[in-house]
Amino acid sequence: MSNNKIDGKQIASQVTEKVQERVERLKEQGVTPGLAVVLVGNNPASQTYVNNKTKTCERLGMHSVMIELEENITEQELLKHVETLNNDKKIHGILVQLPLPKQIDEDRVIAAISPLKDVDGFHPESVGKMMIGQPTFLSCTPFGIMKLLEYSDVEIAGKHAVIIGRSNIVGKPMGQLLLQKDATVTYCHSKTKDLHTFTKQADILVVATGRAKMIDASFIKEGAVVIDVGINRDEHNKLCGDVDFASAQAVASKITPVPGGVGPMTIAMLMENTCLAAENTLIN
Ligand SMILES: Nc1nc(=O)c2c([nH]1)NC[C@@H]1CN(c3ccc(C(=O)N[C@@H](CCC(=O)O)C(=O)O)cc3)C=[N+]21
Repeated sequence: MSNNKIDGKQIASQVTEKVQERVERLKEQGVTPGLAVVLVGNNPASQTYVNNKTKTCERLGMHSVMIELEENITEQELLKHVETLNNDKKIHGILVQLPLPKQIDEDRVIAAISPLKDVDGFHPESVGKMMIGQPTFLSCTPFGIMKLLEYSDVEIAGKHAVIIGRSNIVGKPMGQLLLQKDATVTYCHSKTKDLHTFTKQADILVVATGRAKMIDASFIKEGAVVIDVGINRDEHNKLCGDVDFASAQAVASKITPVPGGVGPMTIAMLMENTCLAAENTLIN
C-alpha cells in the first residue's frame, strides 16, 4: 500500500479554512479572537511549536500575544501573568506551554487559567465535562485525531481502539473521545505486560509512547488504522514519530506520518478552540 498515508497537513488546512470564516464573522461583530501563549524558559523545541501557533493565528486574522518568561520565574509570578490574561478582554484563549520548570507546580498553573479561556482543555473543569460528554474545550491533540479519523472516513463504532500512553493530555482524553463514539477502548502503557497481545487486536492504534520508532509492523494487525502522536529526533536529528513508519505502512490500512500528521491538527484545533472561546463571549 502506498497511498495509505493520512495527510494531516491537508486536513488541518481544511479545518483552519473553516475557522477563518468564523473569524471573519466574529470580526464583523467587533470581536477579534485572541490567543495568548505563555512560554517559560528557552527550550528550542517549545519555541518552534509556539512560533507555529502564533504564525497560524496571524494567517487566520486572529490576535496573538506571546509572553516569554525567564526559566527561573517563581510560581507566584507566573500565576500573576495568568491572572492578568484571565482579565484581559482582548484575550479569549490562554495556553501555557508545558512542560514547566521544576520549581513550578503545573497542576496549580493549569487550575488558575479561567475555564472560559482554557483552549488547551487541560483545566479539571474542562476534563470533567469532557468525561461526561458535556460541551467544553477538548484537548487539542485528541480532538485533532478525532477530526483526522472523521475526515479519513474511519469507522469508530464497535471498533477496538488501543491506546499506548496514558498521559492526561493525550492518552486519557483520547480513550474517552473514542469511547464516546462507541469504540471498545483498551489503554496500554509502560507497565503493560505483553504489549503485542493488545496492539495486535487493534482496529485503531494510537501511539503516544514517547519512544522513537518503537512500534513496527510486528505490533500491528493487517488493515489497522495507525495514529502516531510521537515527536522525536532520530539518529540523524530528523523529526520522527513513535511508529517506525516504513515498517508499519506495509500492514496498516491508513497511517499518519511525522511530521505532517497529528502535529498540524493539534495547531488547527487550538485555533478552532480559540475561535469558540471568542464566540462564547457573544452568547454569554
Ligand atoms: N500547553 C501545551 N499545549 C500544547 O498543545 C503543547 C504543549 N503545551 N507542549 C508541547 C506540545 C507539543 N505540541 C505540538 C504542536 C504542534 C506540532 C507540529 O506542528 N508539528 C509539525 C512539525 C513541526 C516541526 O517541524 O518541528 C508536524 O508534526 O508536522 C508539534 C507539537 C503541542 N504541545
